Amino acid sequence: MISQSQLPTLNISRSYSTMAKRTLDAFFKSSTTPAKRLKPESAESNTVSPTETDNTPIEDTKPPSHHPSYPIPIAQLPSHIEVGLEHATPATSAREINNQPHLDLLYFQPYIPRPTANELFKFLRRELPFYRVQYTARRGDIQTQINTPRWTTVFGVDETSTFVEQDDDPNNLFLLETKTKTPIPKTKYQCTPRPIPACLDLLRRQVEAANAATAAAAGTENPSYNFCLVNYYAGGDDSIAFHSDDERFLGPNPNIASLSLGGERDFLMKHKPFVPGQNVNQTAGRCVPGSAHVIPSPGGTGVTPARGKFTGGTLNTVSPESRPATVPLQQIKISLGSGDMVVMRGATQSNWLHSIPKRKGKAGETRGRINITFRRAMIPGGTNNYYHYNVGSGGMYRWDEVAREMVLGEGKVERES
Ligand SMILES: O=C(O)CCC(=O)C(=O)O
Ligand SMILES: [Fe+2]
Repeated sequence: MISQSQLPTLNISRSYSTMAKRTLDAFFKSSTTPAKRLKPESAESNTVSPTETDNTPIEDTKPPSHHPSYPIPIAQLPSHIEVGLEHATPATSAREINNQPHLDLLYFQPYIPRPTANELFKFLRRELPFYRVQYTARRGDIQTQINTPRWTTVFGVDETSTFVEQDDDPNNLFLLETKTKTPIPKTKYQCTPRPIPACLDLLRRQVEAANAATAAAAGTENPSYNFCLVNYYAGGDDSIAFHSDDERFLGPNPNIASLSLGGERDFLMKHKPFVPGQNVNQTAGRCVPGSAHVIPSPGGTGVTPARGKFTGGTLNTVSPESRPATVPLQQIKISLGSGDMVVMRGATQSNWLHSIPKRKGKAGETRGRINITFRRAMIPGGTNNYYHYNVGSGGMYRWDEVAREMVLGEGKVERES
């Protein structure tokens, strides 16, 4: 839902399309893998019903994704979620939101049908390893310890390296130099890159395809993502402060697809402010070291940096002449529900900041929310940055269905340096 008072010219309407390619019945009949009954789960709540009924989905028992870099094996998608993704996405066609300077969004409301999105939310919360990353940030002369105010995890590697399958075994993946197809030197990364597990890779391919249709229409290149970053916001205290994903390792005008699952949260966007001598109007997107990349949120999310250090530099391709004399600092608010997807394209990252603010009081008692962003990193620095800020060097946590919170996991604790 869009807050119309803040977005007077935004006119978003739903346009559903029926995309079923074959029926669920046909899918289950054609399944050759051993099957077991699943407990039925309510689509809208996080509770598991204790009873079984005859019309519960039949579940494939596909082997989990394994890799030496994973602290735990990562389950494959249950068939009922996979079918929902394969046959019902995009659930709606995308709306373009480009009615403000330098703003170029695609908005699927939703991209995944809500019941499937809710199942996917519960599956990913239960199956992925998560981290509560702490790191130190330097502000002037002062070193501060930052506690990332949300759970994070990351998979992928930049385009200079490629995971290559051996012996036709998807669990036998080796990391090779993309150009030479030779094994990467041990010193190439300060972290251990993790291949995108099958459950997220299906989503990645589908989101690429959904983008491709619009990219072709706009005459832009198809996005091809090599990173998948996951955030879990347990409640109203978990947040991400205003930032832009404009690191140079993503290249100019990065395409970032951002998918929401589970509880609804506000997604705020505001244009980067004018900073005399260094701002967007004069130097085409030059960030101000130490301030422009991380801007205190009026909503009180603090000044936690997003996905890593700002390293400075000219970041976008919008010519100064094309910018308006007065940049409107009007904020956009989109309430992202389960299954909704926003794709940020073109000059958006160079010129706009986005955040998920904290929620106070009653509004803070939200259902958990997962956010997945797909991105393309071009150089090893991107890989190091993403693992440093989203896996870090602390313990791994997993969702505990009984305690209904993240608990320190028993998997191998990754140490990255
Ligand atoms: O949770 C969201 O919707 C936004 C996440 C985000 O901006 C990020 O991970 O960079
Ligand atoms: Fe972001």
